[in-house]
Amino acid sequence: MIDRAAPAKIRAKGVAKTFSSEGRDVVALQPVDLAVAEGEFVCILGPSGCGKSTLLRIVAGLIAPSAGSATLDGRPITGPGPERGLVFQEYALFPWLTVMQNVMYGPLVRGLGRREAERRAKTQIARVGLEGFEQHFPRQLSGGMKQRVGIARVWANQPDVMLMDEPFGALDAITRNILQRDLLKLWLEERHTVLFVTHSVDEAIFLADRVVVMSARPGRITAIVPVEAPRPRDLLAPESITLKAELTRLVEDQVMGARGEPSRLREYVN
Ligand SMILES: Nc1ncnc2c1ncn2[C@@H]1O[C@H](COP(=O)(O)OP(=O)(O)OP(=O)(O)O)[C@@H](O)[C@H]1O
Repeated sequence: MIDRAAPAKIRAKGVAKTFSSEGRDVVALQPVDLAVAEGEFVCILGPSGCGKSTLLRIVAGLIAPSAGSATLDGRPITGPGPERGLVFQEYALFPWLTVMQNVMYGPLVRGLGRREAERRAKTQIARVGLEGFEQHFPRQLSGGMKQRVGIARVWANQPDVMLMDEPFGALDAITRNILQRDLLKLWLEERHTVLFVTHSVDEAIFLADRVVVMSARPGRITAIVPVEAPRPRDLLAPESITLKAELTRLVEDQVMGARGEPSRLREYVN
C-alpha cells in the first residue's frame, strides 16, 4: 500500500529549467511541484517538448534545475546515484559486451564479486524472459529484447527508484503491450518507486497510480489524475475509456491552447 502520509520519496519543489543555447534562452520547465510516495508508480504525460525528459533528468541528477530543488528521501539531488536506475528509449547497452556482461557491469562496478554479479545477472535476465540469450550481443537482439536487457541491467543494481524515459516508445504496439505487462509484473513483485515518462495515454492508464499531465512548452503541471482501477487494467473497460477521454482532452487542450485553437475533442467529451 502507498503511504501518502509518509515523507515523499521524490520531491520537486519549484523546479524550473531554462536552457541557454546559441545566445537564446529556452524555458523548458516552469516551476513544478511534485511529491512521489515510496513504492508509487507515477507517469508523466504530456505533448512533445513539454519538458517531461527535463524533469526526469533533473531527478536523475543528470542536469541541475535553474530554480527550485529536487530531493530524494529528503536529501538534495546533486548528481546521479546508484539508488536511481535509468532506462531510456535509446537502449544504451554496451555493443561490445554480451547480454550477461551488460547486466553484470553495474554490480561489478559497484564492487560485487564476480560470482555474485553473475548470479544477480542470471536472475534478472531470467526475470525479463531472456534465458538462453546470455551470450548474445546487442546487435543480435530485437528492439524489445534490447529494452528487456536495459531493464534487467537496471534491476541488477537493485535501485530504489526507477526513472524511465519513454522506454517503449520505439517499439511496435504488440511488443510494447507485452513489455508493459511484464514491467507491471516485475513492479508488483518489488514495488520500486517509478517515475515513467510517456506520451501515450493508454500506457499511462495501464501502468500508473497517478498520471501527471504537463502543459505544452514551457512545461508545467496542469493536472494530477489518480488511476484507481485494480491492476491488471482493462483498457476497454468503461472506466478506462472515460479516463482516456479525460486525459486525452487534457493533453489535447494543451497542444491546441498553445496553437490558439479550441480543442476538437471537447465536443465528444461531456
Ligand atoms: N540541452 C538542451 N539545450 C537546449 N534546449 C533543450 C535542451 N534539452 C531540452 N531542451 C528544450 O527543452 C524543451 C523540453 O525538452 P524535453 O526533452 O524535456 O521535452 P519532452 O517533453 O521530453 O519531449 P519529447 O516528448 O519530444 O521527448 C524542448 O523545447 C527542448 O528543445
